Amino acid sequence: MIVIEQLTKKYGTTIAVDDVSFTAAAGRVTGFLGPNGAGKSTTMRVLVGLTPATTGTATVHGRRFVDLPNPGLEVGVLLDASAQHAGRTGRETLGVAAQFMGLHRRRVEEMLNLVSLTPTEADRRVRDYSLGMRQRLGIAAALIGDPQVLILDEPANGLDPAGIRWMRDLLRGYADRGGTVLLSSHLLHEIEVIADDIVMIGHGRIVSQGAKSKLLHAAGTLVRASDLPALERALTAWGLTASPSRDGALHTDADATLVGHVAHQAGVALSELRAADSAGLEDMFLELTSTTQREGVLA
Ligand SMILES: Nc1ncnc2c1ncn2[C@@H]1O[C@H](COP(=O)(O)OP(=O)(O)OP(=O)(O)O)[C@@H](O)[C@H]1O
Repeated sequence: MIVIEQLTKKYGTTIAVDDVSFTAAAGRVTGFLGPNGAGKSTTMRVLVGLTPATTGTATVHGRRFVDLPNPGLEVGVLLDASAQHAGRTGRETLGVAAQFMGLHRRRVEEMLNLVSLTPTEADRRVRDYSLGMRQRLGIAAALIGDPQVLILDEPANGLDPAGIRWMRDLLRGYADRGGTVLLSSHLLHEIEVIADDIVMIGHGRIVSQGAKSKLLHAAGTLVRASDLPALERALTAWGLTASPSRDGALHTDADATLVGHVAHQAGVALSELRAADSAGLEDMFLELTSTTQREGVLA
């Protein structure tokens, strides 16, 4: 389990991370979602001891990363796939990691198989790897010590659609076996398909967090009708929210049954009625993050 408590990180006058608290639980994939510059990487860097916190704490299984005697056996980390030693081959990279952690050499071959790097690719120097191959190698290095916790910063960067599907299945299986996964992304869709829990961050502050299913539920209902303005008035009169969505439908916080009832009472025929699902989550993401971004710019 990862616990971040009241974490703040300042660089001079820039507040990169502002009083952030959340947990990533065992057996679940926690998606850390936010636009560029929101503070995801900084939070992760503090978590793995690469940057000191200004205030607050970040722990893995109750301990700070720097206090773990052999961290690679407990926490797998992939922060920047391009930071690997360019002059080493993929096999050498994993060999060094295995040696460092006191692991048997066969783990190298197991990991190469796991991430589908062929023998020829494994003997190529990392400088000649594509970004996708570097991500695979980085995931192999993160997993080589068979840790119970994985921390991955934008792991899908550079992966093609098949690679993204592969990584999703890998992380799903890992969490289903009881592992803790914290992964960041600035792409909602990526997080939406893989995460059980979502932590949204904007301008260094948490703007929303919770189980994905709850956040999706909170996304409300989309409805189209013969007379949308009349339905909007009726919903508002019931004390419900109702606002035009980007694609010309009406978005409301009421559930589908209630919308049907209100429409019936108002004599409005419905032509579409469905959970707002990802579109609603996207609206929420854009709205929440743009608000905090704007506040940041004005501050
Ligand atoms: N070493 C540093 N010195 C000064 N400012 C920094 C430093 N590292 C990060 N920042 C600032 O902190 C803020 C958060 O950056 P961070 O890299 O954590 O965001 P992010 O959410 O990971 O973004 P991205 O999706 O672009 O990677 C940004 O305003 C960034 O410019």
